[in-house]
Amino acid sequence: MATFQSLGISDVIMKALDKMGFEEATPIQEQTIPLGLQGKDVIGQAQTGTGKTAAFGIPMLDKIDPKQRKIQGLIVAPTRELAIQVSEEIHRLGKFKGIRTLPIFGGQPMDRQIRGLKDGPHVVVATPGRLLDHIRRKTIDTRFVHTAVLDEADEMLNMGFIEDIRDILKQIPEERQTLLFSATMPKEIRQIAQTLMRQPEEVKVQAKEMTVENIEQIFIEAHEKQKFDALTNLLDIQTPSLAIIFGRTKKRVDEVTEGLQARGFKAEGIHGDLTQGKRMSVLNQFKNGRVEILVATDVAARGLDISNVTHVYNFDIPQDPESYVHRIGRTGRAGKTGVAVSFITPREMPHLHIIEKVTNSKMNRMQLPSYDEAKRGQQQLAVNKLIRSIEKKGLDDYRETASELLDEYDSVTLVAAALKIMSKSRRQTPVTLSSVQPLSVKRGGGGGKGKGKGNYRGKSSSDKGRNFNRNNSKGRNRKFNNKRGSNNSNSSKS
Ligand SMILES: Nc1ncnc2c1ncn2[C@@H]1O[C@H](COP(=O)(O)OP(=O)(O)OP(=O)(O)O)[C@@H](O)[C@H]1O
Ligand SMILES: [Mg+2]
Repeated sequence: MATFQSLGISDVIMKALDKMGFEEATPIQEQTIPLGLQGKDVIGQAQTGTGKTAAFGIPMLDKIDPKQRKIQGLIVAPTRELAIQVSEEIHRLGKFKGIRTLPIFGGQPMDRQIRGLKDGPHVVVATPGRLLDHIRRKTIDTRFVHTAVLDEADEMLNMGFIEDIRDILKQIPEERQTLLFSATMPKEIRQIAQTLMRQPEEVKVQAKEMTVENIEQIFIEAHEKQKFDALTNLLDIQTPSLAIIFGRTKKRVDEVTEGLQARGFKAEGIHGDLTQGKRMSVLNQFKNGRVEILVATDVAARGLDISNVTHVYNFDIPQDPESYVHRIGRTGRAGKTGVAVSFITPREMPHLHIIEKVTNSKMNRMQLPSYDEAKRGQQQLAVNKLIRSIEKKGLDDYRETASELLDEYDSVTLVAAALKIMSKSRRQTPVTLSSVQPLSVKRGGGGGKGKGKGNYRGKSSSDKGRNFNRNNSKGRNRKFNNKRGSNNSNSSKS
């Protein structure tokens, strides 16, 4: 890996990198930052969690003149949460240069945003719908933008967003530099991308697999009706410290969340029917660990960087291989390890093979976890606690009572009782979810590479955040490999 110093990055940004604890550039940073600094258009593809934000952020910040209080950098991202997160990372990177960054997204009062815009930010990080609103109202001035970025570029150029993106880019001076980044970049999207750019340099960080190596990938074959019990059993066995569970629809997310809560898990749901305030508070609670399990639609699939997410569960198999890559990429970030488990019904097994083929990775089969194993898992937790307590010492105050007890009871009975008290015995409260259709595979389809025609996704003009993840009665029509048009009835349109 290269040092940042060797890439020609200016001192003020080096200082920020130092402060952020970035010691060496990741491969995508090493390969794209120099091109970006030369002013070239770049399409950058690299695995999830490998620092693409800084890869486009650094060259953009380098060109910004802090004295000129105009918007000079514009970043477009698919969800509100991602816009906020990217804006924060850009802020950290540009801090010592005095760069002001403003996130702009739907679900926030317009007047507050207009005030923020009047304050003269150098960089705006926006979701497409709200950005267009501001452009139409002339509350955002794009005349001085010299760098435009599409984060999650393949998503932004997908059916639901592409027209908005074209409209946005038309407003930005043609001599701009355009940077497109994502962990996935299907060929036909890449072709569309090129029409929006000037002789782009294409950088694809070569990796054997599209997914990150340090994520252990597992699948469990289960009938629809077995899935929920299997999930809670598995949670008791694996005892993740922070987990994200993906469900296919908003309704599904609500039901799974309620079911988990009924069984005593600290779970909260996130999807587009929630108010912006609720979305933010759920995400913050998850980040600080007060909520241990985040149940989400694909609104949380892309880009979100929450450190220490140890497990990702695909309660429902994702619509296409790309979304699989993004979903499981919420764990195993920045070199950490992670576990990803996908529940697959027998009829959906062909999808598993398509995912494996497109991502060039392999999932290992795990047997359906039983309630007995779950109970053992919980006991093991209690055992670990006990051992930790022995290692920590400080037991002297308890010794006298302990030996009195040992006069009366045998040691096995005593330890068994202690373990029983310490084990969270999970009530198997019955939970029944509404029935759902399995994903269907289009016959003769070619491994997720088919060019999608159908668009179940709708136009993305709404910024109310109500449209994403429509709980869609057309679900059964969505073709797994009809990817380009169909994959994202679940994502945010804000
Ligand atoms: N050179 C570096 N050294 C150490 N940490 C880094 C470096 N670059 C980025 N990071 C950190 O790694 C994490 C992942 O970065 P980032 O969110 O940019 O990944 P990404 O490639 O955009 O992933 P995704 O495809 O999921 O959007 C962040 O917490 C970021 O601060
Ligand atoms: Mg990213």
